[in-house]
Amino acid sequence: MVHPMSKLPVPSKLRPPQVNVKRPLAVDEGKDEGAPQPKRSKSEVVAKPTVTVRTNGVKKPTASKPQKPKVVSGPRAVSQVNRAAGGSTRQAAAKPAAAKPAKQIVARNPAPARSTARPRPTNTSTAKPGVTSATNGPKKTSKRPAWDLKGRLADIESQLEVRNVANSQLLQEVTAKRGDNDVLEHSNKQQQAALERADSKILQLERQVRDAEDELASTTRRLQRDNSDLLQTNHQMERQLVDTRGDLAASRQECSGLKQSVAQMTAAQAGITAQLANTKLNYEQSQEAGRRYQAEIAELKAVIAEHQATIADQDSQIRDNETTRRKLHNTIQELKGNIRVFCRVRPLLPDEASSGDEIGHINFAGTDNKSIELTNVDLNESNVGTRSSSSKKFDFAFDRVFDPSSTQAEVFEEISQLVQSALDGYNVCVFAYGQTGSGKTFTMEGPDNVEEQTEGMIPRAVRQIFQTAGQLREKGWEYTMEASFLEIYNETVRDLLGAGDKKCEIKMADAKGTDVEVTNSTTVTVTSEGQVQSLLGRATHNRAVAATNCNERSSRSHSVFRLKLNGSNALTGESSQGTLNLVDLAGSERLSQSGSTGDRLRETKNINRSLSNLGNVIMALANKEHHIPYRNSKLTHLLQNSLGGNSKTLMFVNVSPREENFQESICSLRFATKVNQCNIGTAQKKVK
Ligand SMILES: Nc1ncnc2c1ncn2[C@@H]1O[C@H](COP(=O)(O)OP(=O)(O)OP(=O)(O)O)[C@@H](O)[C@H]1O
Repeated sequence: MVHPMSKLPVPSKLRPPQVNVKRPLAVDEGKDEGAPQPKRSKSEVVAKPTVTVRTNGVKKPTASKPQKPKVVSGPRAVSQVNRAAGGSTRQAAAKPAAAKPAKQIVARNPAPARSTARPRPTNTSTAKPGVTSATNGPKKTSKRPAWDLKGRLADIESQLEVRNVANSQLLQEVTAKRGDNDVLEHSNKQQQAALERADSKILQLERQVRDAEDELASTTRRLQRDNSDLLQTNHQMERQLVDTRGDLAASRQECSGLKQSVAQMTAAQAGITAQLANTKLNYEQSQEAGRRYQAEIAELKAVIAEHQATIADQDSQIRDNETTRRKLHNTIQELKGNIRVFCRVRPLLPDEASSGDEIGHINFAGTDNKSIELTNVDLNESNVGTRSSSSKKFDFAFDRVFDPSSTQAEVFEEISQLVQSALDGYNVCVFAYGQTGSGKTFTMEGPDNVEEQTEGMIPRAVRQIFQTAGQLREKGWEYTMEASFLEIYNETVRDLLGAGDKKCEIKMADAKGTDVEVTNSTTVTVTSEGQVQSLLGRATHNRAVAATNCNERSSRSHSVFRLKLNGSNALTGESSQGTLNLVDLAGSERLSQSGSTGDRLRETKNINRSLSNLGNVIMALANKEHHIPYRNSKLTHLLQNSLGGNSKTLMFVNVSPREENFQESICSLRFATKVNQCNIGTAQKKVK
């Protein structure tokens, strides 16, 4: 335990002139403020001060440790008494005593004085008279004998007197000490105030330390974050470095390749430079040649101009030639006759051939393709199916005979001149005449499953008309075409392009009687071959077909496809009006052979009547009779302007190859021969 007095400052009276009290914090002042310091208790802080007493410039540390009480005796005790009394001697003797004030206090303890308080001889010059004796005391003599009671009493009394004096001195000294104590308390208060200020300062410093610690922690965290960021950046940079090194390696490789390419290109450039020089040379030569060509072009232009003038003249000549051609063409047609007859024998059908039929009775005699010879079969029972010397031959001659091997194209080639005449402004009429199943529809239209090679005369004629019209456009000709398709069944006219539900009447189109028209019939302006083919399909569908026992697809009506061709030439001012009639007649059958009864018999009669009247009209025309019986049948009435007069007529007589049809074939060929022998006049072109 710290002695209370040790905390107290030394009284000013006892202190030398300079006393430095080290502040408690002075210990820490030299230390690093940043380093954490253990917090000291106030007692520790207070206990630290070291009181340094400077005496004559010598620094003597004053122990803060409590001093053990020492017994003061002898002259030192006397000097202390004197100092307490404030005598001059005290000042002189005070100096050595001032260094050890504790001894003065301890001196109050009488107990240890027993052994040490033996009076010692003192300086008599400083002792008071009364005291001197006491302090000095009786001289120590030898020990009084036990019996010397008086002497011993005197010694005791003397000692008592000394003690009393000492006690009074001590009392004075206590009084003085109390004054010192007040001073010390004042000093203590100052020290307390200083201590409080120091505490306040400590708190402030502690706050500063905490703030500094907080700032340090914040700074540390920031630095750690910065460090982390730097590490990350460093990693990125390292990766980038790796990538960059890779890129660098690739670039080096590429650079190496480029160098190689540059070397190659340099070599190539040298070649190109040489080529360029060569090209320049060529260019200069070409320029020179170009100048020559320019001159030649100028000359050629002049020649072309001359040629163009020549071509214009030639075009004019061509148009004149076209006009001449038309005249010559139609002159030839006229010379050939305005009615011509072609005979055509169809081949045996597959089922006919398989049943053993042969075409032995027909002979295509001669090499001119104009003759046909039929040999009659000997029907004597003994010679059935054989030919004998009694067999009868029938020879016929026509404008052309087509045997069974003839193709549709070969047949059309012969009639294409007539089609051209229709474009030139003539009325043309092509008939197909023959018994049922002889090949009329095949010749005019083609078979049911028609193909390009088997197309009949109607589709081929239409194609030629559009092709020729296109070619004539270059020569100034423009055509408009109107198509109609009619059927005559049981002497009734029916429109095959319409619904067919209205009654059609044949009338003269004008008072002059140059043309006929059919009421309630459909007329379609056609501009293309495909459009016409479509109309033909529609008509075929609408056409009345009735089965008879003569032919599985027997047509019991006449069909008339009519194409009106109106042409005009703006260059020559010419115009033309022609009509192409393509007629598929109903099958000619003898009533005895047809086996028809009832309605079919009536059909057959009407058919034969109209065909007979056709022959009559042709005969009347040939005989130049005044009256031509056109109106005796619908057929001749409808074809009035296409038969005779300015028209050109072609008749196909179709013949069956079957021997059993021998008689019908002979009838047909005889009818055709009559027609062929007619001269129905000179055809006239209808030109406005
Ligand atoms: N030249 C030919 N080549 C091949 N087959 C033909 C030829 N002529 C006609 N035929 C075929 O003979 C059959 C009868 O011909 P088609 O129908 O043309 O006779 P048709 O005289 O018109 O008969 P109908 O008067 O009854 O209408 C048909 O199957 C037809 O395809």
